[in-house]
Amino acid sequence: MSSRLSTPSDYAQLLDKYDTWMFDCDGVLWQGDKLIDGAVEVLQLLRERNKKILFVTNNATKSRKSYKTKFDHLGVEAHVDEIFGSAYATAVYISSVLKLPKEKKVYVIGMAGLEEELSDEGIAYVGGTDPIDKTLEPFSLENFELDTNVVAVVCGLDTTINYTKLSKAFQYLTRNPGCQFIVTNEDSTYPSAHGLLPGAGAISAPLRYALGKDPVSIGKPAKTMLDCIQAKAHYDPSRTIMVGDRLNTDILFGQAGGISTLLVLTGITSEEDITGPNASAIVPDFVISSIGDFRSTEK
Ligand SMILES: O=C(O)[C@H](O)[C@H](O)COP(=O)(O)O
Repeated sequence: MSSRLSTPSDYAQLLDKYDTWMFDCDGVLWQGDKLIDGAVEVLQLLRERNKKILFVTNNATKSRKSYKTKFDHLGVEAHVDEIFGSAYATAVYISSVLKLPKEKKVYVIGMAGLEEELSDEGIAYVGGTDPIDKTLEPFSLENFELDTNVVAVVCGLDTTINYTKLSKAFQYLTRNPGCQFIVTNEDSTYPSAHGLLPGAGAISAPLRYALGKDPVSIGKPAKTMLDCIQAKAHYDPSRTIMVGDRLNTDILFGQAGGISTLLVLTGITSEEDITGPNASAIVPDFVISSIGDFRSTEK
């Protein structure tokens, strides 16, 4: 059973209990480029109380550096080493777990942020934002030259997805022996400022269906993401809380990592999802309407 936070003393108790606060971004701090009311003040309140703040996002469209630009643009204090995106975690996974030989490459379905993180980890790639893949011309195998050095396909949220990208990824995954299928995350939807859009999971779904196999997924709720954070941020799980809006990523992620979980209702999950007749079996430790509610914390 979750504890519903609703009074200034509830908020004060939580602030006292946890030293490290991991924040999901989309649906918790903002919706698209629209800040959640009170988010800036509450983050400031946590910093004034010397809390460690980490931003943990499955959104692979931006690198850590480009997320820092977004934080700056929105007037939210954030430092690059506090930001952990699934693009970064995927690049670290490929460089430190797969350990690709220098001449090997990955084929990317994704955007500039994912390319930037791969480059920063020294990983060669083809595809991604390359204009040649952005064509709306029908894909033809007879004109396609397979790059035999491609040993993995990486798929993240790509708002310019098309049949050519899916077809090239499918060729690599079916014709290059041992080619790895990796997705940055599997979120079904993306909570934009004006409503839900298909998420990264919906971008890789056609490949899963065509291949008849599941990829390795790096982002929340996978432990890969948490291992990446622990290696850099060294937090104490017993005094850490994950604040998220999505039960099957953020809350499961916290539970898998042995950290406490706080669900907010400003993103994907609604009141109905946690109290209705078909309430989810995923039960967060705490629930609050919005992160902004912490503004009224008892002094
Ligand atoms: O489709 C996606 O990639 C996700 O909906 C989105 O980007 C999630 O971001 P987060 O809520 O983890 O910040």
